[in-house]
Amino acid sequence: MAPAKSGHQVCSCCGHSAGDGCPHPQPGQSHRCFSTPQDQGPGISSYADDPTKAGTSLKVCLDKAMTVIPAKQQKETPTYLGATAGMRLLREQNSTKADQVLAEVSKAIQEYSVDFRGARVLTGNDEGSFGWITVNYLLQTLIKFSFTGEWIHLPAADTVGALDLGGASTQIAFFPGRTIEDNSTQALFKLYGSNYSIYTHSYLCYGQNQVLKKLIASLREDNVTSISHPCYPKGYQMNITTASLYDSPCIPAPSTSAQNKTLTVVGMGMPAKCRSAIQQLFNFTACRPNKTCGFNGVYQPPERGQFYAFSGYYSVFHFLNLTSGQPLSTVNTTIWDFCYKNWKELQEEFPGQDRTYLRNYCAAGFYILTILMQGYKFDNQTWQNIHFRQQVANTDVGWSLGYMLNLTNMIPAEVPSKAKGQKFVFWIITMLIVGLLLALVLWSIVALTYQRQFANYETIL
Ligand SMILES: Nc1ncnc2c1ncn2[C@@H]1O[C@H](COP(=O)(O)OP(=O)(O)OP(=O)(O)O)[C@@H](O)[C@H]1O
Repeated sequence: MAPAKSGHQVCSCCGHSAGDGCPHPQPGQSHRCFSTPQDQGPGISSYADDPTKAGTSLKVCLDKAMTVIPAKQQKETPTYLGATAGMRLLREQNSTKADQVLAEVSKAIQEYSVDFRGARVLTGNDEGSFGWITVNYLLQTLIKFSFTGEWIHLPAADTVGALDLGGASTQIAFFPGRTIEDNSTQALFKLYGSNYSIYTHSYLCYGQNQVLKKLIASLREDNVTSISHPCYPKGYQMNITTASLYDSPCIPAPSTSAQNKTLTVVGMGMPAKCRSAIQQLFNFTACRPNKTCGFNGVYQPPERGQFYAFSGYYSVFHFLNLTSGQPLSTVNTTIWDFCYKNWKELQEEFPGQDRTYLRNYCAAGFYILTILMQGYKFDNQTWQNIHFRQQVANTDVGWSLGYMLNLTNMIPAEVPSKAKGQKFVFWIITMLIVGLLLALVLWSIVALTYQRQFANYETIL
């Protein structure tokens, strides 16, 4: 990712210059507008069929965003559009279509009275790095304001790692505290005067939606139109066309499936089989000699420190009531028990729940366990270092806030030497306290002297 630029930029939170005491713009100033199709089925490919749809659905969320921004500030509100893995996949598949989608959304934004500063597709490493910046910015683990009115740096080792599970890709980013042996997984940036060397990797096609499709494709047997799905609940059945199953570069179509067919997927509710089918989607053994790896042969230094897991990680674990630091054994049994429930039971127990999510939670739960434990190599002990969160400091965690902070230079590259305003307040308060103490001492002396004189006068009388 591009390093934060140094210099003297205006910091929009308070009107001070960024190098001079405005290092923490108010969190919550970024508004993330989702424009991914929510049906989890065709995903971004439905925009590829008709790019104008992207503009239309963006307008729905922009309308919402405009209700949050005060009318007076709309014109000067910096507005960026960042696209992630869904668009990376579409670009891989058809770059012209991807450009058309970007053009449509840019056109849609320009109809609004905001300061639109461009649309772009983020790289996987950008997505991971911006998530890391967001979470550490919100937790204030980069610098803190000391009692004496100075901004002090916190050790990079105090920063937390970021785990983001999207629909099409998933990211890991953390400060490894050692040399990063593969440059393609390193993000270097300068924040508040400190240099950070962060490990980050984005696994394309390992986002929740793509993995769950990959799972269905892996369960399909040649020339059979029925698929037994061990992760779907017993009693659940659905039809899916081969065209929609193989609509992304993540799931290559077998050479035999030339024409579009309808497949019937039948739920089995078999947790042991489900877990093992999910494990088959990874390669845990490929790794270069003398290197440590995540999965699929991707270099990864050993994970270190605390981690915040958000987006899909949080959504799934929140539904399963597993976001309160439950031990690994509880997590395992909860997912296992959930997978045994049949479709009728599930619908009765969770009547208002979206049916697609409900059907997926068993597979998603095992997927999360597999990627964290066998993929990223967390173990029984380090499991406790993972915090499943949607928000920090009342603000949603994700790449978008970090992206906005970076593009608007709201995190200065140089540390604010002195927070003049705050330091002035600190000295005023100190002087007031000293003054009050002096007054108290003086008053005590005067009172004592008078008391003695009065006592002497009484004795003489
Ligand atoms: N209530 C929920 N229950 C379960 N899963 C959910 C819920 N809400 C969202 N998700 C899933 O969480 C995942 C993350 O969604 P998000 O919008 O962050 O991803 P994205 O922007 O599509 O990611 P990518 O970077 O892969 O493009 C998606 O797979 C989405 O379907």
